[in-house]
Amino acid sequence: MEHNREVEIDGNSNPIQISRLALDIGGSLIKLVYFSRNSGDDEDPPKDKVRVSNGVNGRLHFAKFETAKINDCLQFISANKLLLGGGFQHQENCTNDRSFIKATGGGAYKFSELFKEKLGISLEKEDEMDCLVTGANFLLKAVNQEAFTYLNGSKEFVQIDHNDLYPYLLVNIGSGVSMIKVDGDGKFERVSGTSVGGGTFWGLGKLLTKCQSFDELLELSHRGDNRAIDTLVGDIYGGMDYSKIGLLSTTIASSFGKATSHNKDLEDYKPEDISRSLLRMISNNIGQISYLNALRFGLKRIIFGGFFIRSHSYTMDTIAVAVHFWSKGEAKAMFLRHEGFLGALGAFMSYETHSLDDLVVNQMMPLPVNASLGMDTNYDPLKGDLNGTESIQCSVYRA
Ligand SMILES: Nc1ncnc2c1ncn2[C@@H]1O[C@H](COP(=O)(O)OP(=O)(O)OP(=O)(O)O)[C@@H](O)[C@H]1O
Ligand SMILES: CC(C)(CO)[C@@H](O)C(=O)NCCC(=O)O
Repeated sequence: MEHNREVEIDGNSNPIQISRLALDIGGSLIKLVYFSRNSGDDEDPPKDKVRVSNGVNGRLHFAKFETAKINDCLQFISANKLLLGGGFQHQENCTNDRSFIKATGGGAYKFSELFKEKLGISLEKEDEMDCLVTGANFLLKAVNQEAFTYLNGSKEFVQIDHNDLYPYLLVNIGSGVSMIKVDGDGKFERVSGTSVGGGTFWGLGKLLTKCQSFDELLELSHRGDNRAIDTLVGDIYGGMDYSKIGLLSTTIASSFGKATSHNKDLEDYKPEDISRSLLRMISNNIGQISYLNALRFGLKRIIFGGFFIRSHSYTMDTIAVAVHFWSKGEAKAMFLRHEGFLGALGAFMSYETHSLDDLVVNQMMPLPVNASLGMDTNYDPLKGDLNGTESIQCSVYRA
């Protein structure tokens, strides 16, 4: 990691001027969102927007750290001087609120003292569900090419009609899973959840495959074949479909069913097959529970967020297929480019000096920020995989 130096963006030698930092400290990952003013700040506002008052042009940055390595996150904040901004300083009457930062997620409670002790800063806590919904609504309304469907390996961006956004089911797959019926800005109800989520995939996967990182486990799943471990309908029905109840011979009848075999041990299965089977089991299960909840409330749109998805094709495909299969094509699974940052964005939007309406996103601007010291380095702009090393060009206006 690089420390104790000014941050540079875009090949520009001017230091970033940070205004605003917000955190989502989850059970597995800490997500950071911060805004940096463009140096000079003399860019015109987007042509289709009326400048309400003095606007601030800049970029939203994203970064993430493992919660277990919270000290790396603290170091990142202090090395990059992310606490020095304290407001959109060129505006009049702005409050200088350097003494606190907005934070959400369970870690905002758990690590409150640590932030005070190490950075001398208080965490102003924002409700996690509130932040997830605010973040999702912001992305769906303000960011172009944010939501997409994924089926049979093909990604299709969805143009969201702002007047036809609600209601939808937001399914946030973090360590655990929250399912939230969203009816409007700030109007929502957490209708369900499951403890079988991203933490389960990573935890069981680590134990069963001895993988050292989440990405390694995902990578293994690419090469795996779940048929070595799952019992398929055809295994039970002598290679035949059970067409009377709509089950193909290739449908999984029992996840990990073959592992009951008396003459095989863990060592007899390939880690890649285990990973694939586990990923399918968990993604399928979440897809199915999501569909059942959508059915409960007559919701046609299910939007998936959370870092478990990780823009991973096979994960998205499995979830989308599960939703399609169980709803007989009635409900649609949608995914978000900034999937893992909903809570952090929601916390960012909760600063009083600006609201959802005054952050105008000009355009998506994938930018491998050389100062983003998040742990992932495998950002691939072609895949559009957002690892916390990207920023969005935007402007902030006073409401
Ligand atoms: N580099 C990584 N390290 C650990 N887990 C990762 C990583 N990348 C993706 N994941 C997955 O993302 C999940 C965490 O997602 P997310 O950050 O959205 O949730 P969280 O806020 O930590 O959890 P919760 O909301 O339940 O407290 C992990 O459980 C794991 O499945
Ligand atoms: C506890 C939270 C909300 C923490 O983010 C999340 O991990 C979760 O929604 N878990 C699922 C808990 C349940 O509803 O069974």
